[in-house]
Formats: sequence, C-alpha cells, structure tokens
Amino acid sequence: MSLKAISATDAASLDKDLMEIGGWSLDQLMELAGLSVSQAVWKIHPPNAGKNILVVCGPGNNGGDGLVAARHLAHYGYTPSVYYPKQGKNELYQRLRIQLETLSVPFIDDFQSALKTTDFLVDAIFGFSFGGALRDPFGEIVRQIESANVQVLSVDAPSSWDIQGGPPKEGPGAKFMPHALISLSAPKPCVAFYRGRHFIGGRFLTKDITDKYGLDLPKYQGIDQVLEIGVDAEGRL
Ligand SMILES: NC(=O)C1=CN([C@@H]2O[C@H](COP(=O)(O)OP(=O)(O)OC[C@H]3O[C@@H](n4cnc5c(N)ncnc54)[C@H](O)[C@@H]3O)[C@@H](O)[C@H]2O)[C@H](O)CC1
Ligand SMILES: [K+]
Repeated sequence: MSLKAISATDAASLDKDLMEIGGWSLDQLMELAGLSVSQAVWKIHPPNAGKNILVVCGPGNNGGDGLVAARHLAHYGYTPSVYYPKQGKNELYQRLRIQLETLSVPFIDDFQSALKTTDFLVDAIFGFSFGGALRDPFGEIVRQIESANVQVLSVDAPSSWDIQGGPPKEGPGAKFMPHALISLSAPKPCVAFYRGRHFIGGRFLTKDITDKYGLDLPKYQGIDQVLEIGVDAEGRL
C-alpha cells in the first residue's frame, strides 16, 4: 500500500484546519493520536512479550501523544512508566499528567536505569515541529536511546531526524533507526530514509481534508485506529 507524505508546514496547517474549520479540539486530536500509538504498541509488542513500557515524552504535542498512549497502555494491562524531562507549559499536558498519576503510572528520573529494565520504548520526544540541532537535555537522551538494546516505536518521526531531510549526518541520532514508526495523519517526508515496520494512525481525516492536502485516506480495517503500511527496500512508501 502506498501513502503520500505531507510536509511539516502542511501538517501544521492541516491540524489548524481541523481545529478552526472542522470543529475539533486539540484534546480530541491528541486523544485519537495517542490511542493509535497505544494500538500500535499492542500490535508490535503484546503484553505477553513484556509489560514494562517506557514512554519518553518531549515538551510539545508529540509528548502529549505519548502521555495519552501511556494512559491507554495502563488500561490494557501494561505497566508503563514515563520519562518527561521537560514538561511543556500548556495546561493540557498538566491534565494528562494528573490522569496518569491517578492511575499510579510513575514519572521516572533515572532514565539510564529505566532503559536497562524496560521491555519496549515509545519515542514521543519530537514530531513534525522538530528542527535544528538537538538542544539539552535531548542530545544525551537520544544518544542513550540509540545505543540501548531495546525495541523502539517512534511517534510521527524518529526524534532527532529532520522532518524533510532524515537522520542527522553526525552526532546523536545519526545511527537512530527505530524498530517501528507510526505516522500520524500522513507520513512525513523523512520516512524516505526509514527502514522498519511502518504504521499509520490518527483516524480522523475526511475526504475534504485529504483532497485539500493531496493525501490518501488510509483504509483502516474494522474498529482499528492503526494500519500497518509498507516501506520498500528503496524507502518508497
Ligand atoms: N494531526 C495529527 O496527527 C496530530 C498530531 N499531533 C502530534 O503533534 C506533533 C507536533 O506537535 P508540536 O507541538 O507542533 O511539536 P513537537 O512535539 O514536534 O515539538 C515541539 C517542541 O520541541 C521543541 N524543539 C524543537 N526543535 C528542538 C530541538 N532541536 N532541540 C530541542 N527542542 C526542540 C520545541 O521548542 C517545542 O517545545 C505531531 O508530530 C504529532 O505527534 C497532535 O497530537 C495533534 C494531532
Ligand atoms: K517522535
């Protein structure tokens, strides 16, 4: 199955359209994005493969998707924990955090130790608004993830990758190739550099909006919020 990619600028504009024209709130979009991330985790790493899931969340909405996913994973019977080194100011993130704390999902400080004991990692650090060189503390965090012996699912883009141009040429992230990637709404151009399992999620697009941005409407099956799509040997979708 092939799906067209969307640039970072169009992805931001598409979200704006959904909220300003389509009647959506950010909470709703993030809830469906995070729900699809949790379903992708289930498909890749079902609970009988190990229940300890470490969700690493960044300061923006990509991190918000991770917080939502962690909540769903707790309800599915996993034992998620969250590493959230730089919480964003938006009150939405504070509410998502409270929801996790009331479920007794731990927010951990010792990332290095958590990496050694986790069964699976969700990279919800940066999505389509990432740009430039990694600023502290994220350079070291990405370096630890890429050298850890654990399967990773990246949310929307492998964190540290340029959304257009793919992995950095050197430094943290240069060797980062997650086991799986879930693109939200539509793949981002950096997927051309990606080799691994590839999912699409964010089941809320309408034909009007896919036509406006020249995208394909994924053919989700039944009640699934996530669909696995392929990437060929040359990185084409
Ligand atoms: N339509 C959908 O599918 C939806 C997707 N969602 C998710 O939202 C992100 C995009 O969120 P946004 O808040 O715009 O940005 P990010 O989370 O990618 O990052 C912003 C955050 O990162 C900081 N930052 C940027 N570059 C750097 C750097 N080089 N070093 C350190 N820090 C950096 C920046 O300052 C901000 O704090 C999308 O990918 C989806 O995952 C939504 O949930 C809604 C619907
Ligand atoms: K990410």
